[in-house]
Amino acid sequence: MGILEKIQEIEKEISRTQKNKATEYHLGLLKAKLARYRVQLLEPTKGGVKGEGFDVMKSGDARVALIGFPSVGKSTLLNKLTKTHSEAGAYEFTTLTCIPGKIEYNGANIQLLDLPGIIEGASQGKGRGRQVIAVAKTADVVLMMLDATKSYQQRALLERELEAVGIRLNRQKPNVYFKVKTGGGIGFNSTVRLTHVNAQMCYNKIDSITLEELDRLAREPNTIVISCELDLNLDYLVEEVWRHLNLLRVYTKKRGEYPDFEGGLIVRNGSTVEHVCHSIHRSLAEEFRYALIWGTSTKHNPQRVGLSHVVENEDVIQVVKKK
Ligand SMILES: Nc1nc2c(ncn2[C@@H]2O[C@H](COP(=O)(O)OP(=O)(O)OP(=O)(O)O)[C@@H](O)[C@H]2O)c(=O)[nH]1
Ligand SMILES: [K+]
Ligand SMILES: [Mg+2]
Repeated sequence: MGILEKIQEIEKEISRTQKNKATEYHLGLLKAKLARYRVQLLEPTKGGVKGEGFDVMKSGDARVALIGFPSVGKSTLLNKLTKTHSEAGAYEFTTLTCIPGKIEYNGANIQLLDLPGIIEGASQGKGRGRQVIAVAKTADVVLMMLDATKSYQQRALLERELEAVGIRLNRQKPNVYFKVKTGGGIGFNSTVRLTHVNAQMCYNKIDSITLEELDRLAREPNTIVISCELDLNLDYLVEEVWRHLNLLRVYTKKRGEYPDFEGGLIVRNGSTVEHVCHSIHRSLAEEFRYALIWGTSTKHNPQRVGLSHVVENEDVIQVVKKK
């Protein structure tokens, strides 16, 4: 049995046990055991011992990970934004594993991952740093969470910890170049593959600070201020996450029919017709002859294009297969 399972067993036993004089001693032992396991869990894993409970299947159109020091409100946020429940509590390291939830937004499914709190030195493997960071690196956007009531140094500490492992605040616009097309309009291409994971900063618990402090935090660059408790600014947070994810929606259409504006496919910015084909059906690209596109990515409507054509938001695409 892994540590996580052992912890769950003990927690179950504690909740089953009635609290009274006769069980007091037994409960005390159980709690001590629980504390020992929690500490064990926080120690970096030594050779051979696998990290437990951190393999979460990717699902949906994009993945967002919550990272922050303990008790900043990561789990509370997951509970607010998704239908999943993750235990939240006023004590550190309430969350011991990775818990996925789902946000439905603009027709896309975004997987939101709650993670254990990290500690200083996480980038060197302190606590469960390595496992948490490994998961964060699989995310399309990392939401760096801070507690607005804590000291101002927290931000620099967290940024430094994550920057050391290639998770950086999105300070610039994505690196794209623009070229004016001959027929007017602007085409764009991503010039470099981003090698780092995009992150966004968010201060929680703004219900517990003064207006002056709030004003100061809100003016920090690349920052969103929220309160899970009072439901402040959560809509805006999701909007901003969406913007950072850089997703597009394209619509498919069958010959002689209207486009399916209800459905639509969510693809990444910079996706080609080939990517679109893959998200429709695994083998579609092999049967592909050409595609017709109506939208801003083409000069004429419709225009016949090949697999390498880069689509744009709201394009309508009709795939013509080989006979
Ligand atoms: N005042 C205030 N308290 C909050 C807010 N959001 C969360 N909390 C409280 O902060 C404490 C920690 O919340 P959690 O959601 O467990 O924090 P966490 O970051 O998941 O913590 P760990 O899993 O232990 O790392 C709880 O007591 C919450 O009720 C908020 O917006 N305002
Ligand atoms: K907590
Ligand atoms: Mg938590």
